[in-house]
Amino acid sequence: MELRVDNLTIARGGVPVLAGVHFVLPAGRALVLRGPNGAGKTTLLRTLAGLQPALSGQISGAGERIAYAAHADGLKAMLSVTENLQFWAEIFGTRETDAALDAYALRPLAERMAGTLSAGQKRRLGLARLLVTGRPVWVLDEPTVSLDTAAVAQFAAALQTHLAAGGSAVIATHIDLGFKAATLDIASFRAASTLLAGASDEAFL
Ligand SMILES: Nc1ncnc2c1ncn2[C@@H]1O[C@H](COP(=O)(O)OP(=O)(O)OP(=O)(O)O)[C@@H](O)[C@H]1O
Repeated sequence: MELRVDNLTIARGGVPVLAGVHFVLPAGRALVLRGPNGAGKTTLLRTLAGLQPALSGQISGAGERIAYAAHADGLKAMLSVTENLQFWAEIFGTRETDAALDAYALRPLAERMAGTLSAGQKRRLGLARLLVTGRPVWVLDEPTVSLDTAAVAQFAAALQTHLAAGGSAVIATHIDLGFKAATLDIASFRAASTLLAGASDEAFL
């Protein structure tokens, strides 16, 4: 099943940021969102993930099919790495955590409390979480932030395995992930009025 976005208008702080966004993402493919700081990548990803409503337009093939990984890793600081993965496996109704531990070389850290991990280690655990969701559409906001070269390669490998298994991914990133993917320059969908002076969605600050 494809993810389809038609004529989407989205806002931050009630002010339109992007208008007329459209794309189709087939199973097995990744789409990389490009655009300068503040262009609206995070806002688009949050909308795809159902965290905020669009002002208008349609999204199909999202909902329960989405696994979202944002800047905040959403880790349970007082649970170990293994317990975090088990927690999410239970939430998403899956069982398998071994593959997630292995994909991001987390076994040496398996018993460590998540709150004691370094920034890059936390990010690896946050990305490993995607593997226990069992969800086909990954929506990823700057997934490689804090990752070293080896961990970026782990992420690229996990992503390619996901795509080969029929999954898909929408990814906002400023770096080259090292493999071929379609790109969407969201600057071309800039809304006419993006003057955000004074606007805020304080609920998300
Ligand atoms: N909580 C908020 N309230 C109001 N406006 C916001 C809020 N968060 C972001 N914005 C504004 O919305 C616009 C889009 O921001 P967004 O975070 O989607 O951009 P981005 O493309 O992800 O940027 P970056 O590359 O810097 O992460 C920007 O002008 C930003 O200043």
